Amino acid sequence: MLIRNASIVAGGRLLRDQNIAIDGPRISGVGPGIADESGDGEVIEGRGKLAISGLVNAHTHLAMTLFRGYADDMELMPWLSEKIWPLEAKLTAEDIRWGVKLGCLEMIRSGITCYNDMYYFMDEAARATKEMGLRAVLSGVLFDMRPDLIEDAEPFIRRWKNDDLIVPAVGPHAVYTCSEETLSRALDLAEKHDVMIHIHLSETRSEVESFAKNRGKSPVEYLDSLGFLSDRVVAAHCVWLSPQDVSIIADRGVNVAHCSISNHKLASGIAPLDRLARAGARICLGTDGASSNNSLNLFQEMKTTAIAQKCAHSRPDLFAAGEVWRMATENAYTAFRLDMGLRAGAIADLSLIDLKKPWFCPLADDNIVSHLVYSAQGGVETTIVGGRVLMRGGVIPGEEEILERAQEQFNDLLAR
Ligand SMILES: C[C@H]1O[C@@H](n2cnc3c(N)ncnc32)[C@H](O)[C@@H]1O
Ligand SMILES: [Zn+2]
Repeated sequence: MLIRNASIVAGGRLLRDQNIAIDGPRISGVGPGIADESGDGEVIEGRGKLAISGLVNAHTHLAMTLFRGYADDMELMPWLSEKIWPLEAKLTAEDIRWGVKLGCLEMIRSGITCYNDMYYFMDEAARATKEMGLRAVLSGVLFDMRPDLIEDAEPFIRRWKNDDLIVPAVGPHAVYTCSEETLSRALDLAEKHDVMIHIHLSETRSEVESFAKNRGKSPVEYLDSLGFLSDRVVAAHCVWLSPQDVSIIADRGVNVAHCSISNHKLASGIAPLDRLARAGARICLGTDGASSNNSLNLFQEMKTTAIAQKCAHSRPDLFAAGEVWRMATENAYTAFRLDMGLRAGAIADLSLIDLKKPWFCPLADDNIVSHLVYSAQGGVETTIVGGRVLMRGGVIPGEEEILERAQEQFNDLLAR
């Protein structure tokens, strides 16, 4: 496959008239005049389009797209315990199937090619994701209250370990829902199978304060004392961190999945990204579930991340567009060990964005990253994962049926 005469971003600047050759699941060449050697004869016209390497959603619960708009305007703990958990107790595999497919539609439409999820019925989530063609790091959530889920964590890893699109991981929910024994089992499993660990960490003030009152340390210090923290951990939220917590996270190489919009909507707080960044921590961006966001769109996350940090510190120079762009791309590629980028040899996970939109005008060689972070409102029209075209010219095959089925599944769930 050849994408012909597209623009790309290189070193923060717009580079025009580039060909991108894709052979099987990988990019075989990028540059002016590069030829297609795959022999499939497929050509995508890239003139007037920007090719970007895929965005990575570092924290979500994709099937929660079925709960979009179901429980707004609440704080985390009442939101979970009064609204979300009772509804989740009724979930079936069929709900997950259509919730995940709906979520995939939205992510394909916004240039996300890989997502990191922790939820229920993850075999179904994996199958639905593969049918949609996206890449995902998936973990079944672990809670003390559900020993059955803990028992399936290792079989789940074994079932998906060698898949081309699904990367299995372990997902202990949080320190307030998992005992030390559950956390240790999760850690042992992750080390045994060399997979990642996905956990919620220090999201709300009350979570951190009550933990400190009962245990005499912060959740971060506690996890570190268990030997839990390393670069195989993706810690979602990380809003309420002491200076000591920040150094532990940075020193251990923990990957922070910052969820700007969810943190704002649940009024959890503004994460200390400036301190994390100064300490050298790796920061990625996540949407969280669509019921606390309520979108699955990293363009929105990039903008809110940048402007919230600027405002919180009265420092408009903090978190410039390039730094935030890296969070949605390079930082996540490193965190999730993805061989990605617009270069020969990398996996062919990318999108084409229509530059002929008001929010990309005026365009100069050096303002493209600014437009992507501060101004873009869509225009993703082609998304490719592992060399397979998932959306072409704005069309995703089967979209209408997915919208209908997701609607029916939501109606059914509420009536259950
Ligand atoms: C995987 C589990 O995590 C819950 N969940 C969804 N959003 C959040 C959040 N912001 N913080 C903690 N837990 C959350 C889901 O509702 C599910 O029960
Ligand atoms: Zn979450």
